[in-house]
This record gives sequence, C-alpha cells and structure tokens, in this order.
Amino acid sequence: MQKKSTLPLSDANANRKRKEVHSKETLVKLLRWHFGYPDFRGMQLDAIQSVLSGKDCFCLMPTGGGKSMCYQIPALAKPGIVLVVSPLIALMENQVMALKEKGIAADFLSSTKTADAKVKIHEDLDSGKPSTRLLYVTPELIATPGFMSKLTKIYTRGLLNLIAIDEAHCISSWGHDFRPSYRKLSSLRSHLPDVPILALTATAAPKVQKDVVESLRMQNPLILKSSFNRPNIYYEVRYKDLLDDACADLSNTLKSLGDVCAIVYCLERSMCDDLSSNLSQNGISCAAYHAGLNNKMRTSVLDDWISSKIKVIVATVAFGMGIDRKDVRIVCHFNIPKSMEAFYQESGRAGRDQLPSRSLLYYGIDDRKRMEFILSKSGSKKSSSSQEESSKISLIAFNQIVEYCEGSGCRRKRILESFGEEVTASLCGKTCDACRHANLVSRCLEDLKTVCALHRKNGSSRVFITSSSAATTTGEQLSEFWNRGEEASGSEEDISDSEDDNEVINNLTRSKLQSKLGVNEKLAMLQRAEENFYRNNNTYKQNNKGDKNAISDPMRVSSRQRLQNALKQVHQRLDDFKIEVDTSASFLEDECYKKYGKAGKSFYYSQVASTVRWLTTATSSELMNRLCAINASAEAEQSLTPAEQPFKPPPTLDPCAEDTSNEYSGNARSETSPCIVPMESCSFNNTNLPQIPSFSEFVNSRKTKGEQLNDTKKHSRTEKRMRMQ
Ligand SMILES: Nc1ncnc2c1ncn2[C@@H]1O[C@H](COP(=O)(O)OP(=O)(O)OP(=O)(O)O)[C@@H](O)[C@H]1O
Ligand SMILES: [Mg+2]
Repeated sequence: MQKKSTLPLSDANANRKRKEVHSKETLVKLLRWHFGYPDFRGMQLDAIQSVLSGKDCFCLMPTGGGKSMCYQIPALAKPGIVLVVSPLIALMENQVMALKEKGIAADFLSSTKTADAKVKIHEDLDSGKPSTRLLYVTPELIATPGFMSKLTKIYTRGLLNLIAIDEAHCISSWGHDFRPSYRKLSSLRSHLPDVPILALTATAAPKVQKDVVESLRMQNPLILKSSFNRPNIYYEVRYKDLLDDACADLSNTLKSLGDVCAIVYCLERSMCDDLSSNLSQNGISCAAYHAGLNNKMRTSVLDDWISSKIKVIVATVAFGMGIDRKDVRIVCHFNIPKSMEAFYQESGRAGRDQLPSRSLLYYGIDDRKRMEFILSKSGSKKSSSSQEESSKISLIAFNQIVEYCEGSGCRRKRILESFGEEVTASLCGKTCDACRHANLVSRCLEDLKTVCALHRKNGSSRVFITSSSAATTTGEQLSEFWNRGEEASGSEEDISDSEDDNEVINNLTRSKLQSKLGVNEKLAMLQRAEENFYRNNNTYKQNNKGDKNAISDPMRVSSRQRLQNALKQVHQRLDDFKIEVDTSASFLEDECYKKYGKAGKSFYYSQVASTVRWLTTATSSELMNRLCAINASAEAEQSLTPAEQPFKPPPTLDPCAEDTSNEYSGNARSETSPCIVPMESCSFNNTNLPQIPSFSEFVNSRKTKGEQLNDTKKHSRTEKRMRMQ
C-alpha cells in the first residue's frame, strides 16, 4: 500500500512530557488529510486534545460513535508511537488493514503473525526512530515481561505518546466482556508513569466506569460521556411464545427488507447452523459464524460478509466486537442476550452509517429460563463465594434486558435509563414498537402473561420447541455468549449447559447433536421425549378428560371472541374488505384447536394469540388465502367416512347455532365481496375431523406398517427364492 506522507508537524522533536496545544484547525486538517472526514464527531476533539496535552481521558461513546479516531489522530499529530490495547485479533487486523489502506503506518503483534513479520516489527521498535505510528497489541502480550521491557525502552526514549485501551470495559467484572488479562493492565501505570492513558468503551454502567478508572490507575482523568442514544435505530421486540414460527417470522422479516446486510445473533453454535440453513433454504443469502468453525472457515465467512458476497451472518457473540461494517441494516437477536450492555453493543452494530436501521429481539420464555440457568452457573470454576457473587452480578444485569422485553414503556428510554441517562419518552419520536404500536405491544404483553401463567401452572415449558442443543455428551462447549474475548487467547471457557434434569430436553439435545444417530434412533428418542413430556406435565391422558391442561369450551368461546375482535379491526383497517366475522373467527379458532388441541391449552392459547397478532398486519389477500385454505381442508375432511371422523367439536362452538346478528358488516354476506367466507362452509356441526395422532402414535403406526412391510418383503423374498430354486 502506498504510504501517504504525514502532514508537516509543528515540532518534530517534541518531547513527550511537554504539554502541547494542538489547535482544532491543525487536528481537523489531519482528519481531512488522512480520513477524508470534514469534521470531528461529538466529543472526539475533546478526547484528542486531552490526551495530546498529557491528560488521562475516559471516553464513553456509543457503538459506532468513532472512538478509534480518538487515538488515531493523536498518533498522527506527533512523532512516536501510540500503543493500542485491543481484545481481539480480528479487531486489530481489521483496523490495521484499514489504516494501512489509508497509508498510515500501523501494525499489530499477535500469535497469528509469522516469526519474520514479528522480527520486522521489533526491529522497527528498536530502531530509535520507529516508523510505526500505531501499534496494536493484546492485553496478554502486555503482561509478558519481555514486551514490557521493550515498552519501557521506547518510553525512556520519549517515543511512547499514548496508551489507548480499547473496549476498556473488558477490565471490569461488572462489564459484559470481562477479560482477566485486562486486569494486568494496571501495571502499565507503574512501569510507564507519565504516558497518558485513554480508556475507550461503549459501556456506560457507572460501576464499570469506576472500575476501569481505578484499575488503570488513571489520574484525575477527563471523563467524556456522549449520549448513548442511537436515534437511527428502531427497536422492536417480538414474542416467540406468541408466534407461530419464529424462524419463519425472521425469514419473512429479512426477505421483506430486501437484499440488506444483517446480523442474526444466536446463543449457540448449533442454532446458528440450523437457523442459517433454514434461512438459506428460504432463499436468503447467509452463513453461520461461530467459534466452532476453524479459523480458515471463519475468515472466509467474514470476508464474504464484509464484501457483501453473503448478506446475512448468523452468529454467536464470537462475531462482532469492533466489526466495522457501516451498512448493517438490521441486527436480530434470535435468543435473549445476557445483559442490556451486551444487547446495546450487539444491536449497535446496526446503522453505523447513521442511516435508518433496526434492532429486532425475539423474546421467548424458555430462552429466558435457559439464560437464567446458565448465568446462575456462571463462574462455576471459581470458589463458591465468588461464584455466588459473579452469578448474582450476571443475574442482576440479565434482569434489565428481561425488563426491556417484558415492559410496555418506550424501549429507547429503557435502554438509555439502564445506562444512567435521564430521558423523556418524547426523545424516541415513535422509533420503537412500544411507542409506535403501544396498543399492540400491550396486547402482546397481556397474552404473554397468560402464556407465562399457563407455563407456571403446568410446570411446563415449551422446551422441545425452542430449545435446540444444550449440551453434548462429550461436554463440548457450544455456547459462547460471554467469552468472545477468548478468541484472542485461543482458549475457550467451558460452559456447562446441562441445566435441566428434564429428560425431555436431554433426550432432544442428544438427538439433535448426535447427528450420526440413525433416523430410527432419533425417532425413538423423540418418541420417548414426547411421552415424557406428556407424563411429566400430567397432560397426556388417554381420553383427555378431566385434564387440567385440556381446552375447555369456555376457553374456546373466549378465543373465538378474541378472534372476532381482531377481525373487526381488520375490517376497520381494510375498509373495502367485507368479512363474515363470526364465521371467520370460528374457522380460525378451529384451525388453532386442530393444530394444538392435543398438546394442551398453552400451545393452543399461543396459537390463538399468534393468529390475533397475524390479523393485525394481514393483507386482504393473505386473509383470503388462509380462510380459503381452512375451508378447503374442512371440505376435504367432510368427505371422510364416518369411521375416519372421530373428533366432534363441542356443540357450543357451532357458529351456525349462534345468533348471527352480531355480524360486523351489514354487508357481510354480500356475494360481490370476494373475501366472504360463505355461510355454507360453516359446517362444524356436521364436520367430523380426523384425530391428529400423537408423535408416539404416529411412530408406532409407522413401526406396525414397517413390520407389516418387512413381513411382506420377507415373505416375497422367500417366495422369490423358492421360485428360483
Ligand atoms: N468524525 C467522523 N466523521 C465521520 N465518520 C467518522 C468520524 N469518526 C469516525 N468515523 C467513522 O465512524 C465509524 C465508526 O467508528 P469506530 O469504529 O471508531 O467506532 P467505535 O466508537 O469504536 O464503535 P464500537 O464501539 O462499535 O467499536 C468508522 O467507520 C469511522 O471511520
Ligand atoms: Mg471501537
């Protein structure tokens, strides 16, 4: 790369200790010359001037706020070296590459460098007149005596201008990315007493701030705090328990945005793989990224994403810190993150170009329970008292993000308040779902409460729907939500996920992960899981009578009422859409019942809620299609023989028997409307629907059929042999 000549500096032999005043004009010139930006953003200039004048500075800026510039400009403003401590090799590589492209002499020292490359860097550092302006290193390297003595040499020559600690929150166990090796940075001050320290982070928790300042032994630092508001990000939460299929919802959302750049975060590697292949099957250009992939694979996925060969990256938190792709239009969390800080950092990777972007979090009760369990076990390698302390800290932090999901107030306000910023809801300007669709969000939360209550009552959990892999039989670690920093050190913290003594989960987990198991073994495992689920939850009773989890008639009536209300709103929303409210509501309710009637009321209730939610956005043609499809299947079922029709819906639900005077539209039966569900289709009283077999029944029937088939095959083989003899 061609080197850009540095701008002539006022005093090329400036002594590090001398307090220098760099005017705004000089610094802006450097910014324009090297980076092409017209002016400094926010508090960049204050930070730069502070460190250039020899003062420590703690710089709190939001993600994408431009923190790197606060040490990059000082590196160009006077001769000598700026040492940058960075937690990830990938992060250092990215920044160094970008700087080199701009002709700025930057380099990094890490285990990934060849011996030759390292020698060259060391020769330059030892030369007495190093050409390197920015040297990036890991905290682990700083802790080695050899490197510290090299630094001391550079320092005594007056060539060490600044120590920048990027992602400084890693120093604090209160932060979400605690890296023990960051703790060792406290030795910097004692070895290099008057080199200014610049600590940079986007983590604003006051405890973290205090911890950083104390650990680095910063002296009366200038504290710069920008607002954490990211006005260009629209915040939204969707509730997995109220959705039919969260994967499909995600896929549709990504498709509806077009061919945009996106990040989807998952808790576990296997989920990244599964989700990524699911999205690919739906025509979305995407790939999985996690620490389970080898380095080559990870680099290639990252390159493809950076260069737009792939649009969507489905990743664990191993992906992201410092990733500087500006045009990420949406960041989705497919599982709840572990804290508000983590959420802020990850969602903050959207819209670094300041253009409108989105953060979408899928919240599920099971995900919450799962994370609570993991966090309660966090630090299990420590002594019991420090483990208790560390899991307590983690759970307090986690609670904030749960409140973000389960609260009805402005999401933006909640984020900012969690960082100690006092704001009014008007700041949001309807750029979060809670402000823009307040009623809808409240309704969802009501529904969620009901689902939660049912979960509690039944002591059940939809684990077998949302939980993918928990643990492998080999104990391999799959979740990497808290140890992204381990990338740099090459080690991975062992996280035990085997939280549930619930056999169902474990069975499923194993079935999912032991991909080499045969289909029959997997089926057997799933079958056992299903049986256990029903047994454990006391729901599976032969005749389904007197069952606490059974769906009562009043419940069906009230569901139908909810659907009627939602349909009335559809009618208002799509004013040219004439609809027979009662009949359509019955159709939809019956569909929910057919799908989940056997599984129990929490599933049924979720399905109803999800249909209600769907109705709030469905177009007339979508509605038409769905109703027609139900109608068609009802007609098909009608043609079954009586023997095939064991199921009869409760008579109270016969919509034809009801007073139809509450039809919403006086025109409801108008034959001119293409969207009417004709009354003739309303034939619940004489429609007998087929019983949906349970999974076990299905497998057993397959077994019987298989055995019969085997018998037949054996028989025909014997016959054949006999014929041949
Ligand atoms: N003054 C400026 N004007 C315009 N763009 C800028 C300015 N300063 C920095 N940027 C750009 O903003 C983007 C984000 O900067 P940077 O990576 O330093 O953010 P950050 O605060 O370190 O974010 P993170 O917390 O995610 O690491 C970069 O592409 C950078 O070039
Ligand atoms: Mg940064």
